[in-house]
Amino acid sequence: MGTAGGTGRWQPDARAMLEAFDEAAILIGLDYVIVAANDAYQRLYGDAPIDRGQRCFEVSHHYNVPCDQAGEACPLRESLRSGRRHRVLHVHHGPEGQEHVDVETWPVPGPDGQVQFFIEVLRRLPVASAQANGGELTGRCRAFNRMLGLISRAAPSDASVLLQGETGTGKELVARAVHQASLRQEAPFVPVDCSGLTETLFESELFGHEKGSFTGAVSSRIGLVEAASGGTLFLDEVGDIPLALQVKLLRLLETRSFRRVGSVEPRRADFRLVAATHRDLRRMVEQGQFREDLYYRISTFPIDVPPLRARLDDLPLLCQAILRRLQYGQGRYLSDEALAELQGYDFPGNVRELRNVLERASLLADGPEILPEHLSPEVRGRQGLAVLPEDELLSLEEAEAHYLGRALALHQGDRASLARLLGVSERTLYRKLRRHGLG
Ligand SMILES: Nc1ncnc2c1ncn2[C@@H]1O[C@H](COP(=O)(O)OP(=O)(O)OP(=O)(O)O)[C@@H](O)[C@H]1O
Repeated sequence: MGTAGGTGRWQPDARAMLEAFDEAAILIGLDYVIVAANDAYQRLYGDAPIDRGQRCFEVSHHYNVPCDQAGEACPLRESLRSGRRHRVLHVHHGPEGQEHVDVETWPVPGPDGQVQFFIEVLRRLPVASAQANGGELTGRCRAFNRMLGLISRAAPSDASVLLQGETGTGKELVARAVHQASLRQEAPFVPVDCSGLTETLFESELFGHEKGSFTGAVSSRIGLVEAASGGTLFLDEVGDIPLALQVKLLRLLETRSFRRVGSVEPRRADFRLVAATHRDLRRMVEQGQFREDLYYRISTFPIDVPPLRARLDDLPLLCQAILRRLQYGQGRYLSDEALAELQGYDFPGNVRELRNVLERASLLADGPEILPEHLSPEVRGRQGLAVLPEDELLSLEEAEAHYLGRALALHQGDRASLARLLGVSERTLYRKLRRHGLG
């Protein structure tokens, strides 16, 4: 245990306060200096920061100004302002490089009632990676960290989590992260693809069956619900479950019990539910395609998984991480020009599409450097139309309209610079835009 340094000032009983936490915890002064740490902290980070009187932002971020002056949320400042505890997800320098940490701060008032210190509790989140050589769920931009903060809050509870996001955004990885960060991490994680479940399959797949309960049931088999016992059941594409089956799922969730097909014996279901969908379930409820009662059951804790275009700051890191994992990607890197092309693309297929683009590029590149010419035509915008198959050829007029629409969407600068890029005068550009109803 480091001791609170300084003289004359009021000193709280740091040891008693900090040892109340199982997680790493430190005591920080109003000047950001770390004055004490508990054993859990010292086991992880050593005692150098306390002995040297270092400030929290120097140790955790290698900044020389407080976080809020470096463009990040500072939980100490928030706690000071509100007088309450405050929680935020940060990327810190840890013993194994950069890592996600859930940071929680409490203001500690002195005898006069004024805040004099803060307790900061640090919970590492090894279920995601802030660097390219870590686990599969990679990211560190604002939108990603916001999502991770929600995962960290929801995971330890048994609340049903609903993951909402476009296809290919990594919903299954996020579901696994919720499981890994939960108290059920040692028990199984069982994914179920609901889009493939027909009415006849639903009950026997989920609940299992007894021998002889239907033609072909030559032996008894446990279902996925039983397989997930003690762990997490992940219902992927939950919006694809037909209405007739939704009531069966609701019954399972409400009674927490089920019967194997061909058996009268009720069994207890013990799982934590994580569901995912790329559909707008609320709309489906309004349109009568999804049961409202089931919607409320599964969406206790909704988490939005951001599309790739909302986390373009993560693109270089994601590319590095994905290339490392691809058979032909290792040792390869993107040229600045290729990265710029990717940054201008909107990735309707999200991270899965990025992965495919990089896989193809790795096969096409002869050397270690991936160049724009190795990227697929869709990504490269300008070349996109040149490779259309013959039966999809557009008239020149249509092609021009299509291309101009795309150029407008992608171009960051003003019209004058766009005209220069397209090799026409500004007047011509305006004329064309008007003609195609774009200007
Ligand atoms: N943050 C991420 N870091 C690294 N790889 C990712 C990330 N997100 C997704 N991927 C990769 O993208 C691919 C798609 O991920 P996943 O299958 O989890 O998406 P999904 O949202 O469940 O898709 P769908 O809705 O189509 O089922 C996988 O190869 C996954 O490894």
